[in-house]
Amino acid sequence: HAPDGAIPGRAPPPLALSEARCAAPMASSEEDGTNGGASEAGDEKEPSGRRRRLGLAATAWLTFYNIAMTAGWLVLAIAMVRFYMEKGTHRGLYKSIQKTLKFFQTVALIELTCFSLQGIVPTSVLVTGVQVSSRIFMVWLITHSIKPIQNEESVVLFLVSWTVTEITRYSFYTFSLLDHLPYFVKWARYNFFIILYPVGVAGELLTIYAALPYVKKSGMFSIRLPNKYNVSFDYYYFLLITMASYIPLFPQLYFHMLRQRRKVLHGEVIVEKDD
Ligand SMILES: CCCCCCCCCCCCC/C=C/C(=O)SCCNC(=O)CCNC(=O)[C@H](O)C(C)(C)COP(=O)(O)OP(=O)(O)OC[C@H]1O[C@@H](n2cnc3c(N)ncnc32)[C@H](O)[C@@H]1OP(=O)(O)O
Repeated sequence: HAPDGAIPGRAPPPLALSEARCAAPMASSEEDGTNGGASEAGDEKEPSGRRRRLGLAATAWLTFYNIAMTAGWLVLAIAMVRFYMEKGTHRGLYKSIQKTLKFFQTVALIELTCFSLQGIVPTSVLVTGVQVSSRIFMVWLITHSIKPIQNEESVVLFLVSWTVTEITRYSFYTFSLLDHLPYFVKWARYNFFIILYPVGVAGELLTIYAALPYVKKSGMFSIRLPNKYNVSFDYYYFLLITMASYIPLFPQLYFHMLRQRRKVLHGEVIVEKDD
């Protein structure tokens, strides 16, 4: 299919370390296909696309990052299962796992600022930007900031969806980088989202919805007139607009993943006009 660098809306092809702060020298910018590794392609004559494309330092750094993130989200999954088995309720779950969640979800900003924007990985800046910023928003400006909603069932919905997704996604990247991608990991990466994406988004929207009365009552994060800057901001209406923005944005993310699925699992050639 078309080279990564030729896809509009996508980050440029990976850069060498001397060219970008976070990257390592690459051997070639030649396209490697989408299966994420030579083991899938069965190509034994040449090094895999990933090895050609990324230098040793970048591969090592990405592998370390992805292993750490897989481990982090696994720890979160185990903590959630243990909590539920011990307490038999979701009440108090968020409080018990919040530190781990905040840490690993916030660290994911690296993927936007370092990997995607710098072009280390051929991921879509726009898709990754919407994905990461909406998660950071949910973690810090909703669930962390509005304590009364932390025990809502909807919080569990997005926590479980995010956790399963991230364990699958980071292990997919790790195994791909190591050129030993088991088919079931690839299959999980490009099938689980079909259910988990809508479930996660439903959890997020229901949580924001549950937050609305508290935000309205408290006037939190809002700026009222009159003030010396003559500026007003109403967090309540901001949340309504944010909820509405899921309507145009979520289908784009979902269809992006469906296109990726067709490309990776079924080898379809897809020319993306825009992300
Ligand atoms: C300020 C307020 C803002 C509010 C905004 C509101 C609107 C919000 C609307 C919608 C919000 C959605 C919120 C999210 C909810 C959930 O997550 S619910 C749980 C379910 N979620 C999912 O299933 C997420 C699925 N989406 C993805 O996984 C996306 O792929 C992605 C993470 C967003 C990235 O997109 P994409 O560009 O398709 O990247 P990939 O295909 O994964 O990667 C492209 C290539 O880059 C390589 N790569 C990427 N990252 C890495 C890495 N860390 N390490 C190594 N390599 C990496 C990848 O392997 C690909 O390489 P090639 O194989 O060579 O192409």
